[in-house]
Amino acid sequence: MATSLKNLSDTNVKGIKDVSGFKFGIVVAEWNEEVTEALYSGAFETLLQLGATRENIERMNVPGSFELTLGAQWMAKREDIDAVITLGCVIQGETRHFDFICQACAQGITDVGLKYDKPVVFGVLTPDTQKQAMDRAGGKHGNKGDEAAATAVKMLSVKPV
Ligand SMILES: Nc1c(NC[C@H](O)[C@H](O)[C@H](O)CO)[nH]c(=O)[nH]c1=O
Ligand SMILES: CC(=O)[C@@H](O)COP(=O)(O)O
Repeated sequence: MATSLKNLSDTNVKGIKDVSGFKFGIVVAEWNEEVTEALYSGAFETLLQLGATRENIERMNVPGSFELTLGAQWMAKREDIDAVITLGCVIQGETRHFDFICQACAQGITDVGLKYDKPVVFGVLTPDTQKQAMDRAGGKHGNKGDEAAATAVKMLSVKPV
C-alpha cells in the first residue's frame, strides 16, 4: 500500500507491553537535517506517548544515511539498549548514488537487527523530492518517525522472552 493511501502516523498499537522499562537508541542522519529533525521529533514524542521515559531515549547523530548502519550497530551491541530506531532521508539526485546509499542502508540496518537479535527499525525516507520528504515528516502523509517509534514498541511487545 502506498504511503499516500495510509497515514504514517496512524499506528495500531493495541496489545503493546509496558515499555517504561525499555531503553531506546535513536540514530539520526544529519543530511537533509530539516527532514530528519522532524522525523526525530515525531519518533521522540511517539515513544513518550506510548509509555517510554525521557531518560530511556538516547540519541546519536551520524553524518548521513550511509552511516546509519554503523551507528545502529554501536547502539545495538550495547546490552542496555532494547531497540534502535534509525532516521534518515535520502533524496534522489542526478546520479545513481541514491541507489547505492539506499541499498546499503536498508540491507545494513536489516543485518544489524538480525545480528543482535533486537529491533532495529528502518525509519529512512527515500523520496524523489524535498516535498515528498516533508509530506512524510509531519506533512499530509504523517510522520515516518511516528511509524518508526511505534514499530520499535510493537516489536518489543512481540519479541520472545
Ligand atoms: N545524498 C544524501 C546522502 N549522502 C551522504 C551519504 O549518506 C554518506 O554520508 C556519504 O556517502 C559518506 O559516506 N546522505 C543522506 O542521508 N541523504 C542524502 O540525500
Ligand atoms: C542520494 C545522494 O547522494 C544524492 O543526493 C547525491 O546527488 P547527486 O546524485 O546529484 O550527486
